[in-house]
Amino acid sequence: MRGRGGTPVCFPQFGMLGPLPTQHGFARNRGFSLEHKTDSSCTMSLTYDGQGAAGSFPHPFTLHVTTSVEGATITQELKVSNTGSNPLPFTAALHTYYRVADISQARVEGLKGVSYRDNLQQLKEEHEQQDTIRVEGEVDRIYVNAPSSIKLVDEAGKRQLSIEKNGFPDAVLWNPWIAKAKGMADFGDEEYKEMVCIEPAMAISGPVNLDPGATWVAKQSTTASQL
Ligand SMILES: O=P(O)(O)OC[C@H]1O[C@@H](O)[C@H](O)[C@@H](O)[C@@H]1O
Repeated sequence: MRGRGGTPVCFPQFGMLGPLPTQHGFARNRGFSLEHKTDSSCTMSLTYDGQGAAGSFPHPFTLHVTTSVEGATITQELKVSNTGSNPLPFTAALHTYYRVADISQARVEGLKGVSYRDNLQQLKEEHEQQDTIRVEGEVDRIYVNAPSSIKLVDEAGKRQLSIEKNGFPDAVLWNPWIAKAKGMADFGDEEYKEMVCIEPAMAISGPVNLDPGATWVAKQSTTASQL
């Protein structure tokens, strides 16, 4: 990916689900500070004072994002602290990009029977009918109250990723496909063939209204195995 990849943190807003005019909030465009690191983990933090360029969001907070690796499992935890004196309203996501060898030979499993909001149809409610989801065109869905386990099988890459989410009720499935890929300056025209985003989220199920002084924690663990 030219400029996309990894796990941008969508906060204090997922998509346009909140008061901000900016898609996915502003945390992903800010510099985080290194708080702590070990050989297998690191914690980055972002402190927002409720003012500045994002002054339309007058709610101070601190985020801690901890990433740790153990064997074939990577765990990413988002901790939100309300450092202000009023409730902190937010939606959020870990906007995780997964590389696959060939999207036409990849499948997503674990979402059958789950309701989703289709972002390509003004958030219309649909129900997932498929055991196995193949990405064969643009897809932009928010699965509401999705199960904690989702699987991404990369047949051509001969590997499988087992995603376990905890504390994030929703899960987003996104691939921009041909036209949107061409329209994104930081994404190669052909790169849609080699990626999919599966994003644990507090989206439709939100917002959270976090009490002053309180913290909220959610995480995902992704384990890779060979097929
Ligand atoms: O281009 P952005 O702001 O990084 O967003 C990418 C995509 O992110 C997904 O989470 C959204 O559901 C999509 O609607 C959006 O297009």
